[in-house]
Amino acid sequence: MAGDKQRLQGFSSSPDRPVSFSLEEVQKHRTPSDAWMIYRNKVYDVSGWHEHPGGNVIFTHAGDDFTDIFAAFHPPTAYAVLEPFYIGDLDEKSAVAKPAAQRAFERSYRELRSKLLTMGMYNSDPWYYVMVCSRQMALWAASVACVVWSDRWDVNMLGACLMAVFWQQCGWLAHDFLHHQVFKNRAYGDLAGVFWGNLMQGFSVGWWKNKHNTHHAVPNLHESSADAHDGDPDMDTMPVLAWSIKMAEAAKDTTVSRFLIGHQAFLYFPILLIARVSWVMQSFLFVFNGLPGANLWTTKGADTFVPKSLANKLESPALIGHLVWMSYLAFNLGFVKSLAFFAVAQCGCGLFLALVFGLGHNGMATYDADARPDFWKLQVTTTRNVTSTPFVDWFCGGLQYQVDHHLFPQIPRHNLRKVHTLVESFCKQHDVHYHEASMWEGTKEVLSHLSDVSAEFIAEFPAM
Ligand code: HEM
Repeated sequence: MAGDKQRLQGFSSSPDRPVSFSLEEVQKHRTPSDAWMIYRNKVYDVSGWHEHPGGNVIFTHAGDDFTDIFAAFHPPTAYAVLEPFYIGDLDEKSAVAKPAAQRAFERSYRELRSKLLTMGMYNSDPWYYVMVCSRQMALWAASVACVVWSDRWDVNMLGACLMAVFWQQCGWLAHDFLHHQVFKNRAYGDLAGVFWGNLMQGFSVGWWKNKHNTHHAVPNLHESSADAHDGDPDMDTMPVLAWSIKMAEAAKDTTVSRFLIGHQAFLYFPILLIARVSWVMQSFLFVFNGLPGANLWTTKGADTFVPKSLANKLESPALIGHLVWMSYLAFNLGFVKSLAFFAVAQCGCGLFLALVFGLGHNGMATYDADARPDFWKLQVTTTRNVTSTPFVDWFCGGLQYQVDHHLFPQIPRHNLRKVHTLVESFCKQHDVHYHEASMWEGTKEVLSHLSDVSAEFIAEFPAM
C-alpha cells in the first residue's frame, strides 16, 4: 500500500488545526495522478495509488464525494486504511451549497442501508450456493456427455446449447463470488471466482473486476476527460453501438462507422452474438499482457493493474486449463463438428449474457461524469429492473434486480427480492424514478433507444 504519510504531511500543519479545502479546490483533482476525494466532509489524497486493493476503480471518484460508493464496496476493515490519506477537511461554507432536502435524502438512504444490515440481508445462505454450484456442475457434465458419448449431430449440438447456457450461468455465479456476496473472507470469493470465471468460463477475474467494478461506480457516465478514469467501460461500445448522440459523433467522419451507427438497431443482435469471443480475447490479453495486441484491446487502466492476490497468480494456469478441457472436447468432435459446436456455444453464450447486460442499463439515463447526481439517483436512474418470473429469475441470475444490486452490490442474490420491495417504496417516497420492464418490453426499449440515437445522428451529422 502506498500509505505515503510523508507525501501527505505537507498539507496537515497540525492535527488540532486541520487544513480546510473548498469544494471547488477538491474538484480540480480529478485524474489518477492527481486525485482528491471527499468522505464525510474529510478530504483524502489518493493520487497515484494504483496499489489500492480494488484497483483503479478508486479514481472514478477523484474530485468527488466517495462516501456512499465506499460503503457499497468495502468491508468494515477498510475504514482503518483511510487515515493515511487524510489531508484536511472540506470547508463547511463551500459544502453548504447542498440543499437541506438533499442532505436529508442522503441521510435517509444511508439509514436504509443500515436497516438492511440489521435485517441480515448481507448474510448469504450457504445451501443456496451449494445448490447453484451443483446445478452448474450437472449442466457442464450433461454438455460434456453429449460430446463424449454420442456421434450424432443433434446430440452434439444439444451439448453446444447446454454449454452456452452453462457459460452464461457461470457468469452470474462468478459475479456473486467476486462481489463478495457469498464469503465474508474475500480470498475465498476470489478463488471461487477463478474457478467459475477463468477455468470454466474462460474470462479473467482481474480483467472482469477492473471493468465491472468501474462500471458499478459510474454506470452510464461519459468520462470527463481523456486523463480521467470516470467513464463507464460497459458503455464504451464504439465503434459499433452508440448509446447517446455524444458517443455517436465519433462515427461521423467514416463511411463504415456511419453505416454501423446508422443501422445499429438492426445490428444489435448480430453484435451480441460475438460478444463472448471479444470478452475471452480481452481476458487472455489482460492476463498474458505481453501478447501482441495486448495494448490495443483492453479496458482503460489495465496497464496499471497490480496483481497481488493468490487468485491473481492462479489466473493464467486457470485460463490455460480452460483451453485444455475445450481442446479435449474439440478432439472428440473432430474438425467440422467442433467448429459448429464452438460457434453455437460461443454465440449462444454471448447473446444470453449480453441480452441481460443490455436490459440492465442500455437506453436508460446517461450523464457526463462531472455533472452526475448523488450516488442513489445515479444508480437508480441509469438502471432498469426486469420483472421477475421463474424463468427470468433463473435466466438473469439475480440481475433482474439490477437496480437493487447496483445500490447494494454485496447483498446475495437470494435476498434481493426482499430488498427490492423496500428500495421501490423508498424511491416512491422520495420521488426518484424507478424503472422496471418485462424482458420483452425492456428489449424493445433498448432497440428503440438505439434507433432514436441513429435518427438523431443522421439528422445532426448528414453525409457530405
Ligand atoms: C482512500 C480511499 C480508499 C481506501 C483506503 C480503500 C481501501 C480498500 C481496501 C483496504 C480494500 C480491500 C478490502 C478487503 O478485501 O478486505 C479495498 C477494496 C476495494 N475497493 Fe477501496 N478504498 C478506497 C476507495 C475506494 C473507492 C472510491 C472505490 C470505488 C469507487 C473503491 C472500490 C473498491 C473495491 C471495488 C474493492 C474490492 C475489490 C475486490 O473485490 O477485489 N475503493 N479498498
